[in-house]
Amino acid sequence: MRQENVVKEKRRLGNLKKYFYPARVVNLCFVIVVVCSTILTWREVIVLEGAYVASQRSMLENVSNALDRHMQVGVDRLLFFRNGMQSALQTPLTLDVMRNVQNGFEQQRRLPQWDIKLDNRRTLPLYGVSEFFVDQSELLNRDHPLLHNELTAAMELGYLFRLSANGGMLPRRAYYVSRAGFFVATYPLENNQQIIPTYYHLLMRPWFTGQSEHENRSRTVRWFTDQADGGKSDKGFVIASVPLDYEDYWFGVLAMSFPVEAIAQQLKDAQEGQNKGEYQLYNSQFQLLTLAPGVSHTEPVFNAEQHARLAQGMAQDTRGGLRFGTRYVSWQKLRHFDGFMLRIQTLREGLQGDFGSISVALALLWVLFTAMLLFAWAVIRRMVNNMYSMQNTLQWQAWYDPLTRLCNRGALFERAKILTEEARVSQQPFAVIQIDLDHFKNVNDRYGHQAGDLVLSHAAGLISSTISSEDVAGRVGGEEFCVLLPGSTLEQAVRVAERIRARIRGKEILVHKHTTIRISASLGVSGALESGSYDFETLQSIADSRLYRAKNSGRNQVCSEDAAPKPKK
Ligand SMILES: Nc1nc2c(ncn2[C@@H]2O[C@H](COP(=O)(O)OP(=O)(O)OP(=O)(O)O)[C@@H](O)[C@H]2O)c(=O)[nH]1
Repeated sequence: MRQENVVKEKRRLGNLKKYFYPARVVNLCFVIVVVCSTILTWREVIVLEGAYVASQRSMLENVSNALDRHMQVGVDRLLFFRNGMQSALQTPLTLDVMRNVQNGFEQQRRLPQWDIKLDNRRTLPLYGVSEFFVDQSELLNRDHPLLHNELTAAMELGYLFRLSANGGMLPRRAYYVSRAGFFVATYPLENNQQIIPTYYHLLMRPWFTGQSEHENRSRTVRWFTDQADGGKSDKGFVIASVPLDYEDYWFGVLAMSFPVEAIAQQLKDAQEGQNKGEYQLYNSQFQLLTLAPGVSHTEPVFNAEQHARLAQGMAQDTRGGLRFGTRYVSWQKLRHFDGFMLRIQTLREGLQGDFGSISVALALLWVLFTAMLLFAWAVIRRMVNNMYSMQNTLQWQAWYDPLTRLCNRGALFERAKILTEEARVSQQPFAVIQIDLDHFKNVNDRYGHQAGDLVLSHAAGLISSTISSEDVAGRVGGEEFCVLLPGSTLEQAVRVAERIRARIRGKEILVHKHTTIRISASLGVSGALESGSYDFETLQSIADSRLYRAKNSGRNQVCSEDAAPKPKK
């Protein structure tokens, strides 16, 4: 049983050896190292990318917040003016000057166009249109009982506008446009001929029409973009407007317009403070409002597919980022303006920053490491291959006879032990053939030692080409051979021995240029079943004694029994 386990263990080790071929192990180790280093580098790249995205967003957030603060100031002022007008509607100033305003209006209200100017250095003029004009539009109405209060409130607003404009606290344009056919604006008209077209123009603006009770149910500040002054992205206005309501009646609209050029300048300032990248402002319909001055795009900033992806991203999230080829685009929705800020950074710009240099260094390190690893792999593999082939040669030399290329005596005995044990365990037949060349000394003596070697190698070749792949042949002495035949009975082994004998006898061997010789061999055969022993040394000794019987009986014959064999011709 113990022997059986030893045999199994040897086989298992043999199979494992096949898988752990040294070159394969070296390859595997290097592949593992390359994969691990690549995974680690990749992880670093992912961490870096995360940090890069965070930095892009943080830069965008700073600029957006600054713009938002700017917008918030505008909204606060607008609400302050509205509250002021509502107070004035409720409790108008009872000054003579205000009564003059009301009287002036009553005198002129039917004129096609009119103005009421007080001290232009302290307040702004009121510009108005005729009763007839007002009657033409359903949007307009001059019949509200608080009309006079509205007029004086507008005059007070003109005072506040003037005050704020002088203090630099107002954008270039601010308006109050009344539904009663008049307006106040922070910019003066060149002449009265402009009153009707200007009023009409203001009435048509989306920031006015969009403040009706129907359009703006929440009655809060709304943001609009207006390209009316130019039509180019850097010439329009961003406008905040709020309706003036009092006692559930919509009197008119207060508005402030911020020229996008001013916003663009802000973007440019932000851009200069940070590392490379471009800022853009879009409205809620994803129309480009402005770029930083000095930036120009000959082609559209985004193609249709990129545009659609960005629009989708913006609809889903108030902030985010997308990579388009070599550009990274991050966006953030503004809190006080119905639009988005975009930051675009190209790969080249990114590489010039800190993250770029770290990424380049990381990539170079990885390339260097991998190149060194490949070099080490080539050297080690070569060394291992050399060592392995040297080891194989030594191993082969330890197990095989170099002249005949058959197993040497030691190896044959080792194999014999294993094979006889396997045969014993499985109770299979097992046979041994002992072979000795006849009068070999004469060959050496007549034709020389080299010719003798040649004959030995020919005889070995004939033996190994006659036996099956299961059988094992070995050189056990000078001109003596032994064949192990696992699974063969004595009769089968005798047939094999007979074939060997016949082939050796039949072969004409060229020993010199013009000299050929024929040799013969005597063979003794033994079988495990017949002799009742699986012990190799016993079987070999029986075969050996039968071989000598064959020799003594005239050579060139096979002997498989202990009685004297018949001679062959
Ligand atoms: N050329 C050569 N000769 C060898 C080698 N090994 C042994 N011999 C020779 O083989 C011969 C063996 O001779 P013997 O044992 O007398 O037997 P024999 O001449 O074959 O005669 P029988 O066996 O009785 O037929 C010796 O002369 C050895 O020198 C070898 O490797 N090469």
